[in-house]
Amino acid sequence: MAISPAPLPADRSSVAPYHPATETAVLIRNLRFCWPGCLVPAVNLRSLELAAGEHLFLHGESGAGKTTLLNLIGGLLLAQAGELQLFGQSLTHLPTSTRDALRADRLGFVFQQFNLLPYLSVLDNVLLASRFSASRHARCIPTPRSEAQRLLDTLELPPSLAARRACELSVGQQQRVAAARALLGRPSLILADEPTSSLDARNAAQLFRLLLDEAGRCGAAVILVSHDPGLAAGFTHHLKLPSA
Ligand SMILES: Nc1ncnc2c1ncn2[C@@H]1O[C@H](COP(=O)(O)OP(=O)(O)OP(=O)(O)O)[C@@H](O)[C@H]1O
Repeated sequence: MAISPAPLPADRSSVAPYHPATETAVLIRNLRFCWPGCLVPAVNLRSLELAAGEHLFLHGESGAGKTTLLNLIGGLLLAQAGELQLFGQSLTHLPTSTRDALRADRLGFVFQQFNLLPYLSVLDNVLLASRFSASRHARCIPTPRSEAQRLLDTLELPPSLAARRACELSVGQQQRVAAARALLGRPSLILADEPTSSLDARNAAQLFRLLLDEAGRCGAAVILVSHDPGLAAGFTHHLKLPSA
């Protein structure tokens, strides 16, 4: 991670090839986002640079803009000013369809509210990540189903739960399913918004370790939001957003 200015590559209009060892995963310059009707920006970030495979702990008080920043980085929101690049591509200038394709191919999200489809099975929820992206599907070796099962196993979800509907799981179990879905198909960037908030300290530390181990295994960069200072020690990079 660096905060020194760097020259910006030219915009491209399609998803670029994947060069995991050399890429800058996230590059931000003077990013500013205001919610409609608000005069005070929810995000006002001068500079951030995260290289491929680096892990960033993002913290700050409630309302500091952590979730908003993750949604900007994930291309779910667009900033009014500044530059935000993912893997050398300027999100601001990409057509919506290309932005959506980039997100499906290369990003794994663990949302604060999990965003599981309640009436789909656990396994089908995890497989969703491979259904919207051919390259993500192809990176599941040998098959998406076996890879989904491996991830659920790694995240210590009992195999007997794979066929259950997501809405029949405990909140902590749903959190593990959301993590497995984010990791399926070797994403190059994982955005995790308080992924362990519903767990007790022991289970939080365990899920957190498994998530980072697995991200390391596929070389993914990680940005994790948490209020838990005990988790920060596992990260080499830290960013505290100031209160608005
Ligand atoms: N959908 C929205 N519409 C308008 N304002 C919003 C919306 N979502 C968030 N905000 C505002 O943006 C600011 C930042 O919110 P955000 O959720 O990003 O903070 P946070 O740091 O993630 O907080 P927390 O730690 O409580 O989850 C807050 O002032 C919040 O009220």
